[in-house]
Amino acid sequence: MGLLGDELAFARALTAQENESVMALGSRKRYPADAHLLTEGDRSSHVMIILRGWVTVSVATDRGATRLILGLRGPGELLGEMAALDSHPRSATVRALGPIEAQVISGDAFRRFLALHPRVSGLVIRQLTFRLRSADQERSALASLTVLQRLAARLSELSRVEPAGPYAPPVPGRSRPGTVVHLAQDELAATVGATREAVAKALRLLRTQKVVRTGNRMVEILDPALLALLAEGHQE
Ligand SMILES: Nc1ncnc2c1ncn2[C@@H]1O[C@@H]2COP(=O)(O)O[C@H]2[C@H]1O
Repeated sequence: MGLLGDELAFARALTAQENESVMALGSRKRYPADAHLLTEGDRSSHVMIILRGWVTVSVATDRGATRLILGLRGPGELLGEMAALDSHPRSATVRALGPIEAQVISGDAFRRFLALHPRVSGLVIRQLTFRLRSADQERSALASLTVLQRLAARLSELSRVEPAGPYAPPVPGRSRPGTVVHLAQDELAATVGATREAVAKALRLLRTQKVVRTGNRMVEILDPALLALLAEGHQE
């Protein structure tokens, strides 16, 4: 299962020439941490390419009482393509995890560009199919894995995110001991589709087994190897 986007983020898959032409369609904007870049239900159709920083993509559930985090998107990734392509209201809210720099392009300009550049349209289709695959995997994980397994898998995944640097891809392979995931318990719960209480219980178990250490809005991974085993359901 995965919250992270395609390892080959949109902008990284463009040729130098395509990249230059796409970027020239819009203008660079900066957003502070916590800013809402896009809001679920809004009627706007611009797209954004993240140049620096990470965002969460989430939807309101339970009549707005809780949120479910659908994805984390980082440098090089394209956002807002769904409303730009189908003219429906925004499917989700995109919130800045830290300061963000993004290239903002009008929906019209983006659609015209795709019509003239079939290879780039192919990249957008590839991104959408990748996301559908991940959504299918998430559904199957929700149906078949325990909260502990889902949390262990999520922490393994998130600990591979390198929040610094422009266009930084997730680090492949297993995280190093001491890597820190900067999310609060309720945010973690929102990424695994479980209650805060269930996640707190699973974290307690991980703490007693010295797999993680927790603090204010952070989980430090002490034993990535055991975390990976727990994610596969080897031990409880
Ligand atoms: N499951 C998901 N994973 C990652 N990003 C998503 C997901 N669902 C929606 N998004 C992004 O969030 C954006 C919200 O606005 P749009 O619907 O225009 O386009 C959406 C996508 O770019």
